[in-house]
Amino acid sequence: MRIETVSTVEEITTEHVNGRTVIVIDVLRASSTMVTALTSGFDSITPVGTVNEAFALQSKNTVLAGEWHCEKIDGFDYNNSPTVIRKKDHTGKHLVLTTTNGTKAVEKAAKADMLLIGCFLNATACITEALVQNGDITIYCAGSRNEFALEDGLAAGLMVHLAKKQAPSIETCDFSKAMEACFLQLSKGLPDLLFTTTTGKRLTSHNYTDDIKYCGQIDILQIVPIKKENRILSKTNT
Ligand SMILES: O=C(O)[C@H](CS(=O)(=O)O)OP(=O)(O)O
Repeated sequence: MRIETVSTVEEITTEHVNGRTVIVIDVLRASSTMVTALTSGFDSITPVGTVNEAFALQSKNTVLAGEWHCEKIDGFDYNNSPTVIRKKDHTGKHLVLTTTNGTKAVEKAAKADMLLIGCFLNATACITEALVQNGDITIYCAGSRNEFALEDGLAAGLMVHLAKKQAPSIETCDFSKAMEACFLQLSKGLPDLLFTTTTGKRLTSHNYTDDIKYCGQIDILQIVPIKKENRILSKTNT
């Protein structure tokens, strides 16, 4: 078993995806929003690449959420905000989500054997589920606007660290080792550290400080979102 960590959407290749378990990480905020949405009663999430695709799926049972460059989209119910979405019980509803980076990352990993969604909030549950598959794992950081995002790398590093504890013989690529070292060095600064990253600063300028604090918490949720055809479901409901 081997873990590869990929730093951005641009870097992912078919070799990283085919025949592997892929964990998509977009800490600020798409993967944190997906994990939280399934904890808040949503039956499923449909990630889509464009606003028009989202509107095409609108119905009385759907809720539309998303952003473009952090801003809520006109006509949508919510921004891509986990702390706002979790204020309400959404039992029986389906979430349609489109975001600047995270939903594109999911799209590019569509051919994975198993595609999971991870972040700090569900780190242990997510890597544990990936290890159960007993095959190679790709930890896929979405990044932000074509660049590596430190918050994604730190969550990847945490998962690498947890994987090594659970499966000491697991091999890792050099970038995985670097991200683990980075996490071990910087983890004491969480969640406040997230305010200093590029995406953290951007979200702060749009007043999403509650989301930043929330997304920097480790293991407060046990849900593991998994992609089945074009929907994302909670692993416990599959
Ligand atoms: O608003 C978000 O949550 C971010 C915006 S940014 O482009 O990373 O600044 O989108 P996401 O797709 O969750 O990374």
